[in-house]
Amino acid sequence: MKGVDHLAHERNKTEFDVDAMKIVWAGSRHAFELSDRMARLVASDPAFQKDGRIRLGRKELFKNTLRKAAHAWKRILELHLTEEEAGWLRNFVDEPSFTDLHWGMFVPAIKGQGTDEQQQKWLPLAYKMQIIGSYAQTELGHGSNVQGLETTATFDPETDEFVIHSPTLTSSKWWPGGLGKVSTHAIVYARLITNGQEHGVHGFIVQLRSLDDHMPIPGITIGDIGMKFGNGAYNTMDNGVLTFDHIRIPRNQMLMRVLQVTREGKCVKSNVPRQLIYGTMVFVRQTIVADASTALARAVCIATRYSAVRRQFGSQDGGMETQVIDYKTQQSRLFPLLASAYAFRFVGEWLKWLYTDVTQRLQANDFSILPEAHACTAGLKSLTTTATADAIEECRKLCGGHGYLCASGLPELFAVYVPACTYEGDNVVLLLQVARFLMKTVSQLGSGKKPVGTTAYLGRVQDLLQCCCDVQTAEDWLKPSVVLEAFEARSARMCVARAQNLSKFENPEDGFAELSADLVEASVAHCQLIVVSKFIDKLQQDIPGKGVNRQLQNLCYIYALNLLHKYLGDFLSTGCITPKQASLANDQLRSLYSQIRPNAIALVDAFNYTDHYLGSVLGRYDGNVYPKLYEEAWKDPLNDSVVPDGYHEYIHPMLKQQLRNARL
Ligand SMILES: CCCCCCCC/C=C\CCCC(=O)SCCNC(=O)CCNC(=O)[C@H](O)C(C)(C)COP(=O)(O)OP(=O)(O)OC[C@H]1O[C@@H](n2cnc3c(N)ncnc32)[C@H](O)[C@@H]1OP(=O)(O)O
Ligand SMILES: Cc1cc2nc3c(=O)[nH]c(=O)nc-3n(C[C@H](O)[C@H](O)[C@H](O)COP(=O)(O)OP(=O)(O)OC[C@H]3O[C@@H](n4cnc5c(N)ncnc54)[C@H](O)[C@@H]3O)c2cc1C
Repeated sequence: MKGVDHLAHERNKTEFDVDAMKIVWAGSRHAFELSDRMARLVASDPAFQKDGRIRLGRKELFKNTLRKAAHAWKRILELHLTEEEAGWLRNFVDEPSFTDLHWGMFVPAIKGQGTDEQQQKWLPLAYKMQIIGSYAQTELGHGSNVQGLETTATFDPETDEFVIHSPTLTSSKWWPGGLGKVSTHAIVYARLITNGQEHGVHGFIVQLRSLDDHMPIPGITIGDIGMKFGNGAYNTMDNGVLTFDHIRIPRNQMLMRVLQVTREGKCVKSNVPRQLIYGTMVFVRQTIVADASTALARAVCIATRYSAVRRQFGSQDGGMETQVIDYKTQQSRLFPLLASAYAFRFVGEWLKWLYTDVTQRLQANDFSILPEAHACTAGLKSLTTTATADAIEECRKLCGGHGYLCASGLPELFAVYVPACTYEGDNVVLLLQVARFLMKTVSQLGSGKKPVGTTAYLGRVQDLLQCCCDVQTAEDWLKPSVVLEAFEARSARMCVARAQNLSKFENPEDGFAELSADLVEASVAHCQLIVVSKFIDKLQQDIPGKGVNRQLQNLCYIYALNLLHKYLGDFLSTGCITPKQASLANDQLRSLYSQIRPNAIALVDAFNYTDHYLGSVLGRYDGNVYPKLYEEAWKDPLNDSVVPDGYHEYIHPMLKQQLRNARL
């Protein structure tokens, strides 16, 4: 039975159609209905409950994750769920596990880098989970520098096999998820050596454990790398260590879409570019951008609902105190995060479209768009994960002291989320890749090569270097063309300035290293422009539902104008806008916060998160925070007994000692 809705007065203020917004957030009616059904399925199944997870020791925690993964698989089979439904179900189970790497990286690596025969052999086994795979690229000594990996795969023409070997301690595979205790197979990245010659790093399918008794294959040493940051959190995952002592695999277990090794050990290049070996990373980076909006929306939902429940100060004549969400400082910290959640949602949607487009072009042997796809996935992965990790911490602070309690859900969300800034490419390393792409684009402008896609604006660089923002009133900041031009001009001017500085160096690589911190700033400006422009594109679509477009417009301008405020130094120093125009942007921002305020609760309701998925007493849908927080405290194991364990050993003697001393 539903109880009292403590947030009903907030919901009554809503000025738009929340159900229509739910569909916009989900991406389509189909996606909404499917995700809603899967969320409810998981929430109503006691086997998926999450209470007390953070209090479990590592072994219990891990076993519990195995149990949930097995139960999820059982339900997927029983209910004949499609691949899409199964993906949603796993998502709502909300616990990192080996299945993420199996479905998220092992399967895509075979699909992207395997030949047709390899796909025919390995994919059915993987789809039926008759084998469980992981993605073993990173080593103890090298992660970012993939070309620096040390594991070797030496072709033996006598037996038609590769010999996989870990020649040094630093060549031990280190970090791969699912590897430590579960995976039976892995895509292992190793330096290919044939006829005494090196041919760079390639992927190999290697069996790690027996399919009968799960023991490691002789010559393989394998285990978990140990506890990670936070309670619960990413400790449900068995990130692993793995070494090979001359392990032999058949030749046809090298993923050969990019390069084939013949029976004689000859290397034959296909027409596919070498960078496709990195293709799985491009795929996963794209999914990480979509996941960023999900995690950010979760934190924002908790902080927004709680900010409407929480009251401090301001009561007059014994009346109600002020809801903390009504403080302008709270709004200026919270609403840009709400806007970012929507912004990242839409840029994630666009990136998915771009990825699908690239995949189709690659199949038709059109590789022209690969550099753009790499730059966009790398840059947006970096931008959105950094912003989301920072935002979760900000949401914790927005919830005051109670945000620090595990019952708020925020500490675990933070701990589970922050590694996204590192895995799938360290965020700074990825921005440096974007910078290379931008500098290359700028350097080619002189030769008449017209930039396309997200760098098309650089083709108008002369205009952008001269343009003057024509904002005269705060309302002028609500014109898409004005906002877009300000962001384009800032990014173009930063890119050109960096390119000019680079040209002063005799050796471009020395210049790149010396100026790398400045270059990263240009990459951030470029990526922020992409997010702003994709949000503006979204507004041009025909979006049904009363008041929905209006709310999205407000969020879009909050996202853009808050960035303008935060990075004012860039905008002013590149001369895109004047201090007076910046001040008008700030006036507009305050006005937008006031317009969002009555809709804030409905805008987070539109995420359609169940209380199970949110896992937060502060973010409960009904806003019934205090009784539930009080109830939750008593569940702590310390409260199992009134007098704690250890009292007789440590507290009692101390008290007696003090009593004796006092008497002396
Ligand atoms: C639906 C399910 C979802 C599941 C999600 C599961 C999530 C589970 C959670 C965690 C999993 C985490 C898994 C991992 O972390 S796996 C390991 C990831 N590792 C990395 O990301 C390493 C980062 N390093 C690199 O990517 C590269 O080494 C590098 C930084 C790009 C440098 O490489 P290299 O030295 O070879 O390259 P250059 O700089 O010399 O560049 C050469 C040219 O190649 C282009 N390039 C580089 N990368 C790519 C790419 N990915 N795609 C296309 N092109 C690429 C580069 O731009 C250069 O081009 P140019 O034209 O300038 O020559
Ligand atoms: C939770 C988690 C799960 C993971 N799962 C997997 C997995 O399933 N499979 C897998 O193969 N790997 C996995 N990894 C490994 C992950 O991909 C790497 O840790 C990541 O790519 C970063 O590489 P690194 O650890 O070598 O960092 P480093 O490169 O050593 O970074 C250390 C510091 O050096 C800086 N730095 C490095 N190079 C440069 C440069 N050229 N210029 C400027 N600064 C630089 C970085 O910015 C960073 O500040 C996982 C990691 C984590 C944390």
